[in-house]
Order: sequence, then C-alpha cells, then structure tokens
Amino acid sequence: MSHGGDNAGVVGRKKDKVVVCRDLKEKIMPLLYSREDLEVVLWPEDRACERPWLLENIKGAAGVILVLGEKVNTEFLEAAGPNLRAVSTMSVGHEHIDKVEVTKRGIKVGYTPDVLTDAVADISVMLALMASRNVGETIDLVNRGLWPAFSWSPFAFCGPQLSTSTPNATRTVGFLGFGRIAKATLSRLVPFGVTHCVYSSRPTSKPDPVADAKLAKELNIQEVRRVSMDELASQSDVVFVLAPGGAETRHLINEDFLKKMKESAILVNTARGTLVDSDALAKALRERWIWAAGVDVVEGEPNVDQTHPLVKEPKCVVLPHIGSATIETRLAMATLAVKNLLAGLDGKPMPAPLIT
Ligand SMILES: O=C(O)C(=O)CO
Repeated sequence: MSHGGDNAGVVGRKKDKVVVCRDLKEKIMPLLYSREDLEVVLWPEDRACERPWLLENIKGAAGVILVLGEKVNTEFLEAAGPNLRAVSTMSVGHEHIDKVEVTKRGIKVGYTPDVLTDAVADISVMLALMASRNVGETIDLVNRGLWPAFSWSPFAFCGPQLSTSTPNATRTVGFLGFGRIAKATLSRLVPFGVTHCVYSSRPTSKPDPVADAKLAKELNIQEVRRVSMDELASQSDVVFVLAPGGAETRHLINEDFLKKMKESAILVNTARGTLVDSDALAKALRERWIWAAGVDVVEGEPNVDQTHPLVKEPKCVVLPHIGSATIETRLAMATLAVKNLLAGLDGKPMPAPLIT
C-alpha cells in the first residue's frame, strides 16, 4: 500500500520513499502520512513482512521502519541502494542489523530503548512467579477439564516461594546482564523480601563495586555484587537472563551452567532465545536439576510449535515474545521509531540513536 505517490503535493522535488514493515495503526501512521515530502509504502498485512516484498519495495527508499524479524544485511542494503539514509527499528534489540555494513554506508540507525523497560521488568517478575508456582501445568489441567481429579490436597502443586518475610531468611536473585531492565526487575523484587543480588556482565565492562554498593543502599538490600558465571548459577534462587542476543552470548546458559544451579532455582529468559540452549534447559527440567523455567523468548522463534523441546516440557512456561506488549509501551515504541526515522531523514539527531 502506497500513500503519497510521485511528487504529489511537493512541487519540483521527488518525494522520499519510506517503507514501513508493520502497520503502526491510526494513532501513529498519521505522523508519517502528514509529511507531504514522504511517500509511505506500508506492508499491507498484519503479519510478518515477506522478504521478497521488502526487497522489492526497499529499492530506492530513503528510510525504513522495521521490527526484529527483518534482517538489515548486505542483501537488504544492496537492494535498497544508495538513497537509504535512515533505518529505524521498533525494538531495543538490534542483532538483526549488520552494524558494520550499515556504518560503512553512512546510514543512521535508531532503536527504542528505555520505553519498554517497565513492561519487560513486569513480565520477568510474572514469569518467575508463574514458573515457581506451577502456573503453566495447573492452568493446563483446568483448561483440559481435569480440576475434579485434583481436589485441594496438602502438598499438590507446591513450589518454592519467591517472597519471604521470615526474619533472617535470604533470597538471592541473579542477573545475566545488568542493564536497565535487570535493575528495574530487581527493584520490583525488593518488596518480595529479596536480600541479595548477584550479576554477571560482559567481560569487557569494568567492575564498579562502588556503584553496586550504592545501589544496594538505595534499594535497602544486603548486597549487589558482580560475580562469575559459576557463582551466578550456584547462588541464585532465580536467574534472570537479560543480556543482549547475538553470536557472543549464544548458549551462555548451557548444561554446565544449569548443573551448577540450585535444585529449587528458577530460570527466567526475557531477553533472547539464543542465550539459552533449549535442549540443555529441557534436560535440566526433565531431570530436575532446577525447579522450573519461564521464558518469553526461545531459539528458533517464531517457528515454534508443540514439538519444541521447551514447549513440550511441563515445567517450562513459554510465552510468545510478549514482554513489551502493553498498549502504553507499544505506542511509545512506535512513536519513538517514527521520531527516529523522521529525524534521520531530516538530518537531525535521532532521539534514540544506535548508529549516528
Ligand atoms: O524490543 C525488543 O528487542 C524486543 O524484544 C521486543 O519486546
């Protein structure tokens, strides 16, 4: 669907074509349609944009708004040609963008950090609770009409309790990756009685014990401490995976890590499926190395069906990548994506630049 057309409304100057890979709906699209200097080409369906359509329509475009599934690689950039000057991804993750190729061509890239922090932190806590309290398995029983066979019974469906108000009890939460979403998740867990936070970060980042102590003081917990992967595994009651995806972090959560976790521990992944070896996690759950898992992302998504090792596993709650799916957050992401694009096209600084 094309909105604008050659030269309509702009005398003597060819319009800049912008391709929009998802319909951003009536609250957001007018921000683009109101620009008389743009020809907006919109993928017309409410599903993932087909690659051949994108490669055909990106030809000669000046800008594009896309989402996680759309790879910005050499094939894409060559199809676009030299007019392309702004790429805007409606995501905080950017492993679908070949940064080297984009930089070589002088193309600006914007993304949508911060605006989804709260939504993803919320769902991270939710998954920790759902996994520990057997929500996946028990909802399934109810939906299959099996409640009568499981009348209330003293120890049925019990799981480890995340919260505690018992004096001197400890609760340690662990984070693989300690950025904005991890810190927002931690702060939500403080009222649950969390006493300790351990985290692992990329080896190239500098440890900052002073900042850690300051954060612990602000949150009124006993400690925030950077640890090795082994300590992260062995000390955490819940491990939250919140690091970026990509080749560098692939399968950081593997058999070796899972074997070192507590038997009562929960693993939550709300970052990228590739960080967790699905077969290893399924084995860890089946063989009870850990208690349960909750994941919003899995390897191979979105092509995931009932045969996926984690979907088959009753102790794993699997959600279809809905971490940022609140109305408020998606509107904020879409608005920021459009603002990034327009700033990039207008030669102004993007509000949330990834590559300038
Ligand atoms: O923005 C991202 O990177 C997402 O995964 C969307 O929730």
